[in-house]
Amino acid sequence: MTSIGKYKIKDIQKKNPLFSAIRATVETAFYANNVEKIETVAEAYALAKETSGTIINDLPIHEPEIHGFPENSKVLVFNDGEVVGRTSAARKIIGQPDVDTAYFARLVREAVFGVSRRKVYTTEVYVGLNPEFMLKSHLLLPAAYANTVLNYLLNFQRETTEYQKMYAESKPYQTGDLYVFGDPDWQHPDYPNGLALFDPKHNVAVILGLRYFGEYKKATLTLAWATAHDNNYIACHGGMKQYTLSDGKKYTMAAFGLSGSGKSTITLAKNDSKYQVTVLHDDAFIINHQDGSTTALEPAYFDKTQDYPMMSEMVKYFLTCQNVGVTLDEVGKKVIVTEDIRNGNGRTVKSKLVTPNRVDHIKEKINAVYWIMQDESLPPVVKVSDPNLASIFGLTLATKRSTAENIVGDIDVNEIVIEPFANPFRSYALGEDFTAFKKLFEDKAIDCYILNTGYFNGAKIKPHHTLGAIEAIIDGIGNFVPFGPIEGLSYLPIKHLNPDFEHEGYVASLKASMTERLRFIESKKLEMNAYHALPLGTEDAVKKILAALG
Ligand SMILES: Nc1ncnc2c1ncn2[C@@H]1O[C@H](COP(=O)(O)OP(=O)(O)O)[C@@H](O)[C@H]1O
Ligand SMILES: C=C(OP(=O)(O)O)C(=O)O
Repeated sequence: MTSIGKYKIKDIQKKNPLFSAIRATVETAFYANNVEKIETVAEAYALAKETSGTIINDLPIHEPEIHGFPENSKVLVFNDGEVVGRTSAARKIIGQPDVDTAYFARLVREAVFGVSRRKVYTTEVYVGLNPEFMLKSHLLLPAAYANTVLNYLLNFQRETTEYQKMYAESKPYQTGDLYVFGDPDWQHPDYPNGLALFDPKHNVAVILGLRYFGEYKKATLTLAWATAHDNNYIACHGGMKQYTLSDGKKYTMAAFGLSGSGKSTITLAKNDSKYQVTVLHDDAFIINHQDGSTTALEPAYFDKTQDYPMMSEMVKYFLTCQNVGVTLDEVGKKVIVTEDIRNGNGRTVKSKLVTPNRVDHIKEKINAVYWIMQDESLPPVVKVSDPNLASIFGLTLATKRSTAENIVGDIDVNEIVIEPFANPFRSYALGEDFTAFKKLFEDKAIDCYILNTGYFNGAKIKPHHTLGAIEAIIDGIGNFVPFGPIEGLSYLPIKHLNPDFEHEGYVASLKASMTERLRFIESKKLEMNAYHALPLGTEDAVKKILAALG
């Protein structure tokens, strides 16, 4: 019975904390007579095929019946227009300082009215793939966006008999079902870049003026992660996989990175290693604080198509595509043009069949956390031995924006940004995540590494460097040496990619990057009435590194 979708009559009252103005407005829209409910992938596929603007490719869906597609189904392409990534700047979170709930409640009422004369589709899915954590989520979109509804049913868990049974027997949570309302055609002079509004305490998201499927996926995860956080889980924007070593022991690793920084590349890499590799997911999971186990939230992979030309063996696993080109092959069949030739951040909803050893839950606690950064002052792999520093480097994860994001305003995409725990989807105070990760490192004795997947010494750190280094660590042949004078840090020497502490310029760049981290922590005391303020010890730890650097 997991999240709450139905109420006893006596519980339908103002005092019930599950209700709010925005939730009542959004849920009500799902019952209007302009709504058609899409129950299955087959229905969504049939409607998406008929939707204006859809391109029906000649690429067949591999094992269509496993995903609920009719026989002979083809990969559908639907492209978004100018914006092909997620718009972080559009996010507003009810409950945070300076977010006026009454104002947004009015705005949502108008947005809901705005779809009332158009036909809309709704659908339902499960978020969370283990009886320990499953929530129900409801999506509403105008009929012109049937492709997004199809993507939602494929990306999250559709209601098969097996999952209905699992859900019925799953752990109950005192939280309402998730409701996600979208109107990509919405326009408002005050929100030229759209609005992604969250009422996380009432499990509602309202996505307006935004077409990119990642908005709907990440909005749903935002709510699920917040619920997980409130129920003693750690919310993780990362990939996780498990190796079975020659002696039968397991090595479970999680790689946390901002959108487009390498989570999927690291997690889903076709592995020629001697070990058997099991994949949990490449984007989203939650860790149980109590026993250290991990649960995946989605079955499929919403991945970039940048690395997959038509010849790639990955193409076989594409279920749908977004923001890619289409052309004709030599016999005149419609096929896709990937590798971001058309535009940045081409995407596919990729079948979980791409990972034959896929699991949805890992009982064993993780052995290592890898923070994916793009901080040019750090060599390809740095080991962090101290649990406090491990959480501080997660807190001050320094990375770069990628084409997965729609950058609004005068922001240089090459500029380093600090994105704590690589999670821009947090809807609660940052200090809570810091404490959660710190406790995880302390209690569960987890190793921590930083992976720089960007540039070092002016040279690009390539996927083979990163993947090779991870293999070396697993094989136990990674010979780490002290990272200059910094206590608690060491690095893995890699030809042409080693730091030179004798070089003044290098030390200066490292100091600059640590100073950025210190500034970030200090700034949290001043912004948003100190909503995201961090414990004093965090500043002191970075100051100690700076002092060591002289
Ligand atoms: N060292 C590296 N490690 C991982 N990915 C890298 C590296 N260097 C370049 N890349 C490229 O960066 C992109 C990362 O995309 P992806 O793995 O889909 O990111 P995410 O899953 O975090 O959104 C891929 O195109 C990958 O080939
Ligand atoms: C889909 C997204 O994320 P990722 O690149 O992490 O898959 C996104 O943030 O829009």
